[in-house]
Amino acid sequence: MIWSLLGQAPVSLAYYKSSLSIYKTKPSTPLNRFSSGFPAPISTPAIRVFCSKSGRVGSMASSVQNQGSISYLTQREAAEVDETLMGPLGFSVDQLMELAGLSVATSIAEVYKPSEYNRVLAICGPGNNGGDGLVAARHLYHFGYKPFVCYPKRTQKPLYSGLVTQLESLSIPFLSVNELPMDLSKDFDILVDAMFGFSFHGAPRPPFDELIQKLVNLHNYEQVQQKSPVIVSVDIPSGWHVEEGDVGGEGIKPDMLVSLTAPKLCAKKFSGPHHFLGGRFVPPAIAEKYKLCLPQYPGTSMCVRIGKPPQIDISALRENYISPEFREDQVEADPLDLFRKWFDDAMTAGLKEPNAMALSTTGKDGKPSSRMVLLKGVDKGGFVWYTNYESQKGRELSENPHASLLFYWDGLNRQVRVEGSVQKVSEEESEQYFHSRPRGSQIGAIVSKQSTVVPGRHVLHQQYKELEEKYSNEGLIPKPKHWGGYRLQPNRFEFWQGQTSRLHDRLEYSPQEIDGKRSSSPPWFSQTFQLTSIPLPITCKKSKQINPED
Ligand SMILES: NC(=O)C1=CN([C@@H]2O[C@H](COP(=O)(O)OP(=O)(O)OC[C@H]3O[C@@H](n4cnc5c(N)ncnc54)[C@H](OP(=O)(O)O)[C@@H]3O)[C@@H](O)[C@H]2O)[C@@H](O)CC1
Ligand SMILES: Cc1cc2nc3c(=O)[nH]c(=O)nc-3n(C[C@H](O)[C@H](O)[C@H](O)COP(=O)(O)O)c2cc1C
Ligand SMILES: Cc1ncc(COP(=O)(O)O)c(C=O)c1O
Ligand SMILES: [K+]
Repeated sequence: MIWSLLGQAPVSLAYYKSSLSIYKTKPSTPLNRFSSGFPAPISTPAIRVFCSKSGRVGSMASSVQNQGSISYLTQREAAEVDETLMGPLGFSVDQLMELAGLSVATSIAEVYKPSEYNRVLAICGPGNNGGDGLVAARHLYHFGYKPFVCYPKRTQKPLYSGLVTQLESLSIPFLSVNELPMDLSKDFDILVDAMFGFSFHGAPRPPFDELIQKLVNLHNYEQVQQKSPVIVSVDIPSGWHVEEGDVGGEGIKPDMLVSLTAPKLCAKKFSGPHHFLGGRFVPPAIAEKYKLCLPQYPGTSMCVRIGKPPQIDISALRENYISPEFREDQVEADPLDLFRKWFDDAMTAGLKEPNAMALSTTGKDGKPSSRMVLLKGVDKGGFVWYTNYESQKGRELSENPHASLLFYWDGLNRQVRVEGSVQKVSEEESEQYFHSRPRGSQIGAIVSKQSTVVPGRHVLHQQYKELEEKYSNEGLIPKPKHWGGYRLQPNRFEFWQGQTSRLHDRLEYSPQEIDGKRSSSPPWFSQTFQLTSIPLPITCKKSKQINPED
């Protein structure tokens, strides 16, 4: 199929026409554009790199290496950055280690879910790299993993004995080298290599030589091995030369490397699938001084993926949902109460925009279309959202006033479907809501001829600017006639709670039939909804619950 391309402008929902040359120079279908443009998993944001303003010229310029705009440090530079952080910049080693260990744990959690990779062995060395491993083990415990620790050369400093006490208080087992099984593959899902960091030199001495060999023997990610645990190296794959990498080619081949502060030169030789950066504490002064180019961390995350994105086998992407059972006898009589309860759960879980819902409509041609909108109110009258009445959805709703809403609350493994008939809300209600919005959004609603093609972004920006000036005096911005709300009055609900092996819980509410007639008098919510087929007072059915592919 040949596709023509319409770009979507950022400020409003109008479109702009892109030039045909863009299309010609990138002869791709939307599908392969998607897969080449967004190759990383959903949790992985695009990498944005920030650099010190002055570029890479300076005292360290000769040795700070750059690959794909990211700086790599030599061993000496790594130690110097460490000293600067803990000297003039006022950090304590405890602080940095805590943040480093947390970064390691969050990186692991991004890739290896505790439901599949639960048993973690942290092998900790005598220095700060080992300390990072101890901290990571504690955080992993709190994230739902089952950690074990092998810490054969303990350091007697209070920081380390404190970390050990903290782990012991969580009943995390400490295993001596002798207690480790010959074959680590049967007992662990993740092996955290926290033996040596950037101060490693020479050849590994006992007992670490033996421990490193255990990891080498066990695992080679290039060989497809069933049931082999993954190796996560902290900062440096232990045994590798800090700058040259795995010189003899016989060292550890980690699946994941979590570089700390900035990757060291050896990280260039890392060819495993997951390279992360942690240590979100580098102040601009350090970045400037050492001419560091580092990626930005997304949102509030303690880690960011760097390096080449992993090759994804889309067909292998799946989650096994593990949730509390959702039973007929636990539900509310009124589906609206259950919706509110689940909505509160989504809020409490800190999910982003739990009010985002997919709205599906069909016009008279019967062809469905879906898009996200924001729920702006829910009560006995129904579910309310606001939009442009002249948009595609507006046109379709005028032709066919029935729609479906879909909420998906990732993290809670929950989905809610709501179907019903749709009406515009009153002008007064729309007015009231319109004026509660930020002024920028009010102007945006005037500017945006939603779902129409516009000549370019500049047109929208120009109109926006003009209106911004026009309404700069804080006066009322008039609501355009074509903008307002819709209310969907439900006639069907389905609450879905994901469960293991695809045997999900699905409960459906539909209006009760009274004397063989479906009650249709609004408001629906004064009626008893029935969960089809189980007797009074509420009747329930788990629809299609046991179809494994639902
Ligand atoms: N800002 C930062 O940069 C931050 C850094 N952080 C972390 O600190 C790490 C660097 O820590 P570090 O300096 O303590 O060094 P590290 O490599 O853990 O161990 C040194 C120990 O290993 C020993 N040892 C050395 N070679 C050996 C051999 N061949 N065989 C056997 N033993 C050997 C050496 O003994 P020695 O040879 O000196 O007698 C010493 O006891 C860094 O990579 C990162 O993980 C974060 O926590 C916070 C932010
Ligand atoms: C999370 C999210 C929330 C959105 N909320 C709204 C909204 O409340 N109202 C709206 O008109 N468009 C909203 N949009 C934009 C719509 O998805 C859509 O692009 C736009 O309304 C045009 O749709 P149409 O051409 O199918 O009518 C939202 C988009 C996203 C991703
Ligand atoms: C075009 C459009 N209209 C309306 C909304 C809802 O915005 P608000 O929360 O300001 O009403 C959104 C939200 O993304 C939107 O993109
Ligand atoms: K390491």
